[in-house]
Amino acid sequence: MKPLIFVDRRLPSNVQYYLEEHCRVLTWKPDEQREETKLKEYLAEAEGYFTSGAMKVSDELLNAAPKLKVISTMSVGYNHFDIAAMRSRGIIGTHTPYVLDDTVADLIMGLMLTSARRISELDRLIRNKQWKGNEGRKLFGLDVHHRKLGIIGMGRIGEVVAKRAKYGFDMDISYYNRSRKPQLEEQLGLTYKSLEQLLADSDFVLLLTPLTPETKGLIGAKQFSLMKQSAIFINASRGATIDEQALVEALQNGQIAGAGLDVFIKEPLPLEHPFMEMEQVVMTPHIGSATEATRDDMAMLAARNLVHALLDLGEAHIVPELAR
Ligand SMILES: NC(=O)C1=CN([C@@H]2O[C@H](COP(=O)(O)OP(=O)(O)OC[C@H]3O[C@@H](n4cnc5c(N)ncnc54)[C@H](OP(=O)(O)O)[C@@H]3O)[C@@H](O)[C@H]2O)C=CC1
Ligand SMILES: O=CC(=O)O
Repeated sequence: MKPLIFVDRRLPSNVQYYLEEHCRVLTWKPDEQREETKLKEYLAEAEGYFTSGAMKVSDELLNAAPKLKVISTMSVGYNHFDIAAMRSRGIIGTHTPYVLDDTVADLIMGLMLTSARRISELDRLIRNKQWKGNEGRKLFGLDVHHRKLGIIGMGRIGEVVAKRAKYGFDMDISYYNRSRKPQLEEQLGLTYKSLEQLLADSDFVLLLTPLTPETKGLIGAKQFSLMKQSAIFINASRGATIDEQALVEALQNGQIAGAGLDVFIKEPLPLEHPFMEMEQVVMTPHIGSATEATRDDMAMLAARNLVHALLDLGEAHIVPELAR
């Protein structure tokens, strides 16, 4: 008999069809409350779980899912996995690297340009009927081309951003990473720096590490205080890799000039959050990989990962901490 799986999101029809070819597929009913108690009921008999990452895969959730063998997340980040709980039960975890790199890198360049050239703020100015004539320097921004970009977390996406920054904008790029990348340094002319040196030197600081116990709160008050007053900070990793309150204060005190943020500690961002009132903050609602083509590719890759790992039909992108 085909294995039973639970899918927590609507999928493109070709992906749904592929899954149904290999599995019996359960999913939320229309208008059903998507809450943990209900999820536990669905997972009680399931051997596979296709998740968009909206709910944490906790030890408690896994207690309610005794037959689970594979969890496939439709994301490259997997900080919602309780790795120890999955490992102790022998559950395989898969994710979707590579297919989204270019799309996320495009958004990051967009955040850099929008912050530096104040595109959202100036768009609001026009819509608010405040464009009166030649406003002069009041509306000026900062250049991106030829400036110094510091990338924290030089992995798959970091490399693709570095290529855009080098070949598109002729930027001077440095990076800080867990491990050195000598080949990439040579290929793209990158300079490796300590975190402190990178923060002190860069016009744009881009944070792109995964969220792990080591990177939680990696950028806080001390790190913002090392940055240039003219610097722009971009976060596309996860909200909790920074101390958000420290960023609010660094912006309010003029310690740094601006921020471009795609990720937040609490998503959706609470309506009363100070960022809401800050003109120098550009925000997008965690949509780094959100184009139709890339999301469709991610859905198919996540489906393949699930089927391959569950039925031993071929390769799957198992998350490094759970790879045998
Ligand atoms: N905003 C969005 O929509 C999206 C956000 N993301 C986020 O971006 C992250 C990165 O994705 P991707 O580039 O594919 O991942 P990779 O694993 O390829 O790259 C992550 C990099 O971070 C480095 N790193 C890990 N821990 C540390 C540390 N403690 N100190 C310094 N460097 C560290 C790794 O070093 P090493 O080379 O030694 O392993 C690696 O080079 C994802 O985990 C996710 O959180 C991803 C996609 C979309
Ligand atoms: O944040 C998105 C991801 O794929 O990770």
